[in-house]
Amino acid sequence: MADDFATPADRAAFIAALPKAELHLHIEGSLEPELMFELARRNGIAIPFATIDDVRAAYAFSNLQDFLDIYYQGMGVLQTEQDFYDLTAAYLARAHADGVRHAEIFFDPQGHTARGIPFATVIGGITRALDDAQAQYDMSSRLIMCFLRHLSEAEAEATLDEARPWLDRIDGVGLDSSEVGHPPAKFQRVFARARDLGLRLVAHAGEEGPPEYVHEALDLLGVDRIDHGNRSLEDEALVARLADDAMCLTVCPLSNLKLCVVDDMTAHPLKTMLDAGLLATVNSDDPSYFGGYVNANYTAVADALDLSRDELVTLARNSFLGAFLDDDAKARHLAAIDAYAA
Ligand SMILES: Nc1ncnc2[nH]cnc12
Ligand SMILES: [Zn+2]
Repeated sequence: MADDFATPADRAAFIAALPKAELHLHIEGSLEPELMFELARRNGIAIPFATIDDVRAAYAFSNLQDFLDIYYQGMGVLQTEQDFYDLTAAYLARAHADGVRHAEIFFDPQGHTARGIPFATVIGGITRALDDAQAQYDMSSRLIMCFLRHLSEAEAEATLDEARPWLDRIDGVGLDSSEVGHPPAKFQRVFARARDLGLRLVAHAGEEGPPEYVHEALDLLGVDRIDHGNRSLEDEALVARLADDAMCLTVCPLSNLKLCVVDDMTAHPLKTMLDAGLLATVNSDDPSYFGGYVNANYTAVADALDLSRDELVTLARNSFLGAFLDDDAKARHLAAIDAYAA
């Protein structure tokens, strides 16, 4: 046990009240089984589970695709603007309780428009909840629209067209879903268009895919952040580049464990990333499916790797340094962390 904490409970308490930002959260991945049942009932939709325990028992994954199959099925209960509001409000309440002061949230519009749900229904419910969290909790947020990489670039282009009336509420675009076989290069043109529209750019890379996909995300898409990025560590020159550029990695420890990206939390690369000078952050990815919100992610990885107080403070500071916030807002949040840690 690091000298800074007498017990794991002391470390968990320090984490709990540490001001932090969450930068990698799929809102559809925060759909708790209880809300899934409630929405299925409300909308008259059949789901292939009899009980909440059945749902949780189904959340045993061998890889990313295992998870994605059940994730796309789960989001089928989301039908109305109120459903998207309730989903987002529930996440924001949990995040607020975890000391999250700023949240950058992914959504997957193609997972909904393909089912006949209008884009306006999806974004209307999400943004209404974001506005309420700003008013109720003083929690700021950014919204990042992801393209599903197993679909074509033409479909991503059509989604960007559909988003045009909402660009005042969308801060960036991302790239998610099945990574291997769908390299960043496939989306070069649509990312260039998004950049021309003034959007920030992120992409999942190096979760299951090779370091070359991280290179492509940087060189061909020009991303501002890398989501996951674990496999960057296989490429020494890439690590040096990411460190030199202070490129933020949005790392998701419980996700990595549940999707078998790591065999055991004690083998998680987060400490190696910090030791290499990388701007690594801790995030929950799909908390309902992976067993915990952001504080559970900090606690699990901190216990497994015996992270010190300074390392935890660095992770929280990195979350604001990597956020799409202006310099004044970053400075205010960093000062709050320093005051807490003093
Ligand atoms: N961890 C993840 N990787 C890729 N796509 C996702 N969509 C939701 N969660 C994801
Ligand atoms: Zn993700």
